[in-house]
Amino acid sequence: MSTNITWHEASLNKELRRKQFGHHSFVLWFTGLSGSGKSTVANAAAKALFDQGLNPYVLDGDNIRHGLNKDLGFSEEDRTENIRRIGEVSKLFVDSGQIVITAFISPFIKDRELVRELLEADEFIEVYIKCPVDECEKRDPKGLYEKARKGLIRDFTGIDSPYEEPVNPEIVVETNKYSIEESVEQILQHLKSKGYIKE
Ligand SMILES: Nc1ncnc2c1ncn2[C@@H]1O[C@H](COP(=O)(O)OS(=O)(=O)O)[C@@H](OP(=O)(O)O)[C@H]1O
Ligand SMILES: Nc1ncnc2c1ncn2[C@@H]1O[C@H](COP(=O)(O)OP(=O)(O)O)[C@@H](O)[C@H]1O
Repeated sequence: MSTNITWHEASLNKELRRKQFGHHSFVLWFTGLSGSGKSTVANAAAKALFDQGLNPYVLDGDNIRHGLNKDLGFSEEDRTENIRRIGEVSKLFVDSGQIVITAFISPFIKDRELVRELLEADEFIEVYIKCPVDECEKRDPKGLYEKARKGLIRDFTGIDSPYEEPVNPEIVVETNKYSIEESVEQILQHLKSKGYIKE
């Protein structure tokens, strides 16, 4: 634990940055099973926002686990620490006036709620990337479900590790019913209806 530390208030704050950039800063927090489409929809949504002149950044579980969080595995404690760190990183992005899209399974309600509490009410947008586990398993883009079924991977979400569905997410994207383009459009419409980005 750090002691003898004092918070230094920045005069160049997020309100000034938001005014200059002309949009709100917030986190689109994607949660869902492996293979549900988090990375696919996150990257497509980021591209759509970029094409409108914005500068969104995607934080993706697989990628972050190559660097910042490479010391973490998939035990409940490690997943909790993974999400706590990403929550803090997301808060820095929001403070810097940016839009961040996170694509982590984030299987536990309490961990996602902890991130929600870190941020202001209008800064955390929970996006449930919803897809039945049997469809995710059919897609199996990385062959991980097959490995989990064979017992080659332990504690795999949806197989032998739990996934707790969001109770009241801001957005539910059903990737087994709608195309990638329709899912992105649904997210953009939500952001516009809230006035977070321009029409
Ligand atoms: N045991 C186990 N369970 C779930 N996922 C596993 C596991 N082992 C490796 N992988 C790969 O790691 C990606 C999930 O990492 P996350 O950081 O998003 O997970 S978590 O939020 O901490 O639960 C996940 O990526 P996605 O498929 O994009 O979700 C997998 O590629
Ligand atoms: N409507 C859809 N939305 C998102 N992904 C879809 C959809 N239909 C099929 N897919 C496919 O499902 C897979 C999802 O993989 P990925 O985006 O890596 O998921 P996750 O990041 O949740 O593990 C990709 O191969 C993608 O092309």
